[in-house]
Amino acid sequence: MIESIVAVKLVVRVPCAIIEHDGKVLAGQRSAALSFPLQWEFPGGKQEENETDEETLVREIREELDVDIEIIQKLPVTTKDQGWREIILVPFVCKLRTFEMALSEHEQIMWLDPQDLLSLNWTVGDLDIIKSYYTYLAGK
Ligand SMILES: Nc1nc2c([nH]c(=O)n2[C@@H]2O[C@H](COP(=O)(O)OP(=O)(O)OP(=O)(O)O)[C@@H](O)[C@H]2O)c(=O)[nH]1
Repeated sequence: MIESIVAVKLVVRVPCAIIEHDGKVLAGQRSAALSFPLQWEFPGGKQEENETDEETLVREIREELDVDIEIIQKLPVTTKDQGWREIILVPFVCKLRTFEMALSEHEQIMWLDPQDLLSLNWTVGDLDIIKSYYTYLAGK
């Protein structure tokens, strides 16, 4: 008899936004009530069926921050294994098209100088994103 174990893993695609404004970058602190409570992330969220990465991102940023963004540049995708699921983070450098923010999910936001980003306690996948962002800035 041939026995086999088939591991099924959920794969979640999460576009997220590195929003630049006046030389600063926006970081969002996750709510105390969510997974990875009070850790910092680039706003964004899970892709829904039939959405492009860009459509997901524009929708999520409207939902979470009530602003419109313009997407400037896609950065390299990074993958995080959370055991029972794999998170595919798809980062985009963006700028604001509207400026009045209203938070609906985050505990708080902060605008940081790019060189200060690593002072926060980021969710695990975001350190790769910050590294890619520094490479992007160095090549500008
Ligand atoms: N938006 C966003 N999510 C991130 C980042 N880094 C990272 O690991 N994630 C993970 O990707 C998932 C995005 O889910 P979400 O923002 O749509 O919703 P959620 O917290 O309710 O999800 P969850 O409860 O399933 O973890 C979360 O598990 C989050 O921890 C990031 O920079 N931005």
